[in-house]
Amino acid sequence: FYLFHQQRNLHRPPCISGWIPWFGAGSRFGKAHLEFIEQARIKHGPVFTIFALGNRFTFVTEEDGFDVFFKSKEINFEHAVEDLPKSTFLTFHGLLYGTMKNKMKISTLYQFNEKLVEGLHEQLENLGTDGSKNLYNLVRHVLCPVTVNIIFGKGLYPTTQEDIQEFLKHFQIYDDGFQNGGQMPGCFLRNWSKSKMWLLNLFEKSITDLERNKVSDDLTLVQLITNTLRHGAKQNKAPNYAVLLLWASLSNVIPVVYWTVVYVLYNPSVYENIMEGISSVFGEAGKHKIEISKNDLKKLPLIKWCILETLHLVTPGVITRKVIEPVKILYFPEPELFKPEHWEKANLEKNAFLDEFVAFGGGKYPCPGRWLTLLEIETYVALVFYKYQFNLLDPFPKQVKIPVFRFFIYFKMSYYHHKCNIYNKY
Ligand code: HEM
Repeated sequence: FYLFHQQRNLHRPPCISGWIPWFGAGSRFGKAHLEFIEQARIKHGPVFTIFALGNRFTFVTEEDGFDVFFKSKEINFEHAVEDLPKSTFLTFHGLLYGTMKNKMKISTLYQFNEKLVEGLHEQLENLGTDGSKNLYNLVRHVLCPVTVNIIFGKGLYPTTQEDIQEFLKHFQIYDDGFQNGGQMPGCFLRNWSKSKMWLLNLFEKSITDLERNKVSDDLTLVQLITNTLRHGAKQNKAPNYAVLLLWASLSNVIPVVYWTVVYVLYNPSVYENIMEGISSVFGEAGKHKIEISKNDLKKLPLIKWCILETLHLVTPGVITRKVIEPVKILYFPEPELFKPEHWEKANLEKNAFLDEFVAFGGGKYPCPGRWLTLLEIETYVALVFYKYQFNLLDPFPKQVKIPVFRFFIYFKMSYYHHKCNIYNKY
């Protein structure tokens, strides 16, 4: 977690700064977040503040009581979001959050299911029947188009190889610089700003096209966002929200799917149990174009446990709150172990997670995409294991064992070269 605050306080934690005013520890922190945080923890203890880019970020790495983090009035989400002008954000956040929550709530997931399974089949077909593939690319090439199509509707994701590469390039740059990009002046991040503009233009054009060709009542999220903002005469902000939504969905889903597949494959007994479940629900091996329903997934709880366990281990997201008054925070038990059985205790039938689980945030504004994303990842895992066998060529990918702030950029660096043989089972 990190909390940020601008006020000075007599009981404040140790503060790491730099000699350049405003910039503070910005450049050292920006170059290697994780190492910097770990060094600071060794030197200053579990709670410390980093002053960077005009803000004071307080890292809380071992304290108890994170419930307070989500529920207390002393901490605020809306004030912590900086990418849009504060007045715009504060005016529209509640409305937009309600729109997204409603569109992706549990009882409406069926509307995504057919497109999801169809899209996954289509993309997996493109992989061919066998070969050596880089696991990260395998996940990315299948899930980018599927996620964009189900969230934004068909027509946005490019279709030619050249355009797809361009989309992926700009998204990668935007994603890599996201944390700094929101805070730093544009001149420090020329490439990042260029890629952000590219994505904004893509959405501007797509919103105009969608307006022109509105054919059904089943509005996509972007159409709903545009409508919500239009009532407040802020239509021009729709592309900005759409780019944030693109980031919120893709930047989390891809690393989580990657790590789920890795954890399962490197735990042979877990993999075997999953495969037994898959054969009992869908039959042996993968030659059919199977349908996957919510009920089928219910019969495969181990897949969901593995996803949630992966999420707790390698959560790529960042939970941001502004501290208004002092608070205490808490931590997950056995945080370093991959133990799907942790989830036996959770009442997942009733859609309740474990109390200590924070990967989707909490309090008033937990992730509105959490149910859709779980459906997507469960379906992906069931389908990919049904269709393919994996023969891993590399040892378990390296991870930094730092129990704080598992920053997503790190994982990308480590798994680019991680290869696996995949071959179709039939
Ligand atoms: C594994 C996948 C995902 C993870 C780990 C994740 C995690 C998170 C977290 C931690 C937050 C912050 C919550 C808080 O501050 O309390 C968040 C917010 C958000 N997420 Fe997700 N998310 C995922 C997938 C998605 C998807 C697929 C979508 C969209 C379809 C989405 C849309 C959003 C949005 C719009 C917000 C901001 C909510 C607000 O305005 O308050 N997320 N997510």
